[in-house]
Amino acid sequence: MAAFLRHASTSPQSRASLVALRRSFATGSSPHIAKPRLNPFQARSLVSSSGAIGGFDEMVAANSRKYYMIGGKGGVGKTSCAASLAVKFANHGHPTIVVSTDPAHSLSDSFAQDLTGGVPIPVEGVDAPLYALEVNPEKSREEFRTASKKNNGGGIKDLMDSMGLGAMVDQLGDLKLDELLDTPPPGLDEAISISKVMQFVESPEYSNFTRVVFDTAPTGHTLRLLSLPDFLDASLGKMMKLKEKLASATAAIKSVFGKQEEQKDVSDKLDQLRERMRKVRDLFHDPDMMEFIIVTIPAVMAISESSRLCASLRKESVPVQRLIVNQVLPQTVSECKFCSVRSKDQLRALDMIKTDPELAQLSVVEAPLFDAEIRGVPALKFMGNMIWK
Ligand SMILES: Nc1ncnc2c1ncn2[C@@H]1O[C@H](COP(=O)(O)OP(=O)(O)OP(=O)(O)O)[C@@H](O)[C@H]1O
Repeated sequence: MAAFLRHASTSPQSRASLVALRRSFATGSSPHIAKPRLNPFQARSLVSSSGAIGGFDEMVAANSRKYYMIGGKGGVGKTSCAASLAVKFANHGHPTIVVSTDPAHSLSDSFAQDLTGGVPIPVEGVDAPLYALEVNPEKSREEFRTASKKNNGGGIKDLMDSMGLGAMVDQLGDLKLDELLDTPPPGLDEAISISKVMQFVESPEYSNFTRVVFDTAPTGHTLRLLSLPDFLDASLGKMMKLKEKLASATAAIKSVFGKQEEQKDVSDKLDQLRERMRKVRDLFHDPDMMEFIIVTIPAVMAISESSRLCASLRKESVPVQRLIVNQVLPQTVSECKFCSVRSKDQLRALDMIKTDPELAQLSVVEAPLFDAEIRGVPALKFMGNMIWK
């Protein structure tokens, strides 16, 4: 907390905020840093146009497992929002795991705790169990690749070549096996990361988690991630067919080459990966289990990108209904010209949301720009109480 408070500025308004913050951390109550702007969106966040979008009460209500993906443009506050939501879930009794699939992880920084290492690590200072995991895509990919390369490091294609089945590879050249396994297209890392997460989530050791929060990578990566399960399912499907063709050929020549065990290992891994991809794909489309929450800031570029993200999510049938507008300047009377110009700029950007064909349909919640960096559980708890209502 001391580190958190040390970063605050020393203006009279900030000093008042610090007093409020200190009191809040001491008592666990919700202080006011500055009066948040009264806006038409906050009302809408409680009663949606359809009447169907609830607030945090609804998010916390069900005991069955729910997944939340937090995404948006780089630097808008995705990690802070994801971490604050996870803290709030845990403090409402939900065993929760928060997972970063962003290759440039900042979950450790957000929790002010070392969460590297690719395994879930308990977060201290919350009521119910809260674990955080920074997925290591390179490590996950390596595991899969190793299994696919047991034939003297040659990969599936070389395995087939070594069996004298190179001609079959030529027939199936469009599979681009080497490309898929050795130089993965952008986003494959994330898809494998998600499959890794599913592995954690499926294992009995972690079966008690009732809330899973994903801190996703910036928009482009996330969109690839969302479309990849379909792509991989199809690609792996082709590979499985290839495997079946191979099975009979392998049986005939196994006495010569004795490779069956290794090929079976590869096949099993492909089977598992395909099964996980299907689960991820189903999960992405299930409104009872999953919600994608877009985070943006009140700036034209960020809002334009959020609108495109929202359109893509809808196109992919991913459930999306909430928009967090983070870092909104408090509307206070100030002699600071810079602040009032920025504030007017933000208001214009906020107006864009009302008329944007995609974003206007969402339930919008504004989160203020705090005068201190959000780091550590107490700060995240404070932020969560401001956003998740
Ligand atoms: N409402 C806020 N008020 C003040 N600081 C904030 C707020 N939201 C986020 N920050 C700060 O902004 C910085 C970036 O936040 P964060 O890491 O959550 O963004 P991100 O979208 O996850 O970034 P990246 O795309 O780089 O992963 C952090 O220093 C965080 O503490």
